[in-house]
Amino acid sequence: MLEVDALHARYGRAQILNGVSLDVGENEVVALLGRNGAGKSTTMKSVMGLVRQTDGNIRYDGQQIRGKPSHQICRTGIGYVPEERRIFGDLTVEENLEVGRRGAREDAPEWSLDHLFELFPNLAERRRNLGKQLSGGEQQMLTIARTLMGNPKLVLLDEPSEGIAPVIVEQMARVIAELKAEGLSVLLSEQNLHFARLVSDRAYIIEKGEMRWDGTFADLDAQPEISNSYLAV
Ligand SMILES: Nc1ncnc2c1ncn2[C@@H]1O[C@H](COP(=O)(O)OP(=O)(O)OP(=O)(O)O)[C@@H](O)[C@H]1O
Repeated sequence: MLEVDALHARYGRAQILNGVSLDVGENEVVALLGRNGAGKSTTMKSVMGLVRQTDGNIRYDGQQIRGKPSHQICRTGIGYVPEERRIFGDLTVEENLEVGRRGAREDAPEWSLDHLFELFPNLAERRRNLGKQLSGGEQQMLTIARTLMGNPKLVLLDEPSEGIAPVIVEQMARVIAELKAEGLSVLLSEQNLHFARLVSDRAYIIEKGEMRWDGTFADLDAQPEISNSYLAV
């Protein structure tokens, strides 16, 4: 459903991506692995139209989306959860969620507040708390929940396990499994191989803006030199 082909991207004069290709199929969870600075976030931002200087093709459901403005890309059914948590600190959890509400889509599940609170019981307990009163992990969950209020079909999660407590990491893994069970597709970027393995069907490895490897985690285990070369251990 998402096909990225020979993507090049730069910030000003700095060339960051040099021909990145990947695809995410219907109802798949795919990990984009790589060290700090490898180009994972830039790949996601390029898909979302947040990096404007790009080349190559980005197709979603067969339609070219490269070059389209971000709001139009969101409307096609792609939800994006950036690395930095963008919640509204002075709004309650419920109000934060309402901000993300968009119309229903034919091809994706529609999320109600009650359904989201089943998926995120911590947020249910804190529904009347202000965003700024939540822990980092809860804010991360709230950002994901708010994105789901847009009823996406594909969700891009930029380093969902980063900087959150181990117990919340487990909850995050459960949430991603639930998204798949609901029929969504997920592309997640990760440095944490353990977490990626828990939740993903297969993986790509990016380094210095180029795709170096792709396959299943069983393939990766059979080639330890790949993780040693391209991933933090
Ligand atoms: N706004 C920017 N302007 C210039 N260079 C940037 C900008 N954002 C990122 N870069 C550079 O682009 C490269 C890729 O960064 P990117 O954030 O995509 O990596 P990443 O794999 O997501 O790693 P991280 O986990 O650190 O986010 C890095 O060398 C980074 O310094």
